Amino acid sequence: MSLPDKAFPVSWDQFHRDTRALSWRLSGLGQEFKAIVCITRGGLVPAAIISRELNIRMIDTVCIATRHDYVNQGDTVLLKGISPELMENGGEGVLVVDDLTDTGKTALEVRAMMPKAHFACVYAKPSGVPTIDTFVTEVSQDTWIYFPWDMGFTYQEPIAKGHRG
Ligand SMILES: O=P(O)(O)OC[C@H]1O[C@H](OP(=O)(O)OP(=O)(O)O)[C@H](O)[C@@H]1O
Ligand code: HPA
Ligand SMILES: [Mg+2]
Repeated sequence: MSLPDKAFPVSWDQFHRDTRALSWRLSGLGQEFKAIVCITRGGLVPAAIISRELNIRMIDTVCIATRHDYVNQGDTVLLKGISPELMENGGEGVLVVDDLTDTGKTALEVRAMMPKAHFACVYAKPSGVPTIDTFVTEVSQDTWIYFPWDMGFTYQEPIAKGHRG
């Protein structure tokens, strides 16, 4: 899989701030959410922060793995579904959380399970924006977001020498 040209590295501090901003936006909706369903694995981190900010203590997961092998590029496998009681009434009152929406494929798959749930992501790319309800920061489609849990602390090339970040 080839990565997009532009890089958007996110630190733990920035991710925490952006997820707090998402929590503020969600609290401004004036809606009481009865549960969070986080889309693993990326949704686990913002779900913990939003759960604390909005005092939502019922947390479930939907476990989806994207296959990145050459033949099945982009195919997804559902490893664990959502608790049946949360899916009642189309998932009304449920908050679905993920770190980002890119093509929108993952969000659409979960929407098919809970069409009335509210979908929130910290980051969004243009193709994914119509598939969710609330997000904080939009980046262009040709940008790759580097999350803090995927990164280490390493030397950076100067911009003049071809640095990408
Ligand atoms: O909008 P899409 O094109 O579907 O892409 C967005 C999804 O891709 C990433 O998850 P990924 O499947 O890479 O797995 P992970 O969360 O387990 O790291 C990200 O966490 C979103 O869930
Ligand atoms: O931009 C991205 N960053 C990290 N994981 C991803 N999965 C889809 N798009 C991205
Ligand atoms: Mg994910």
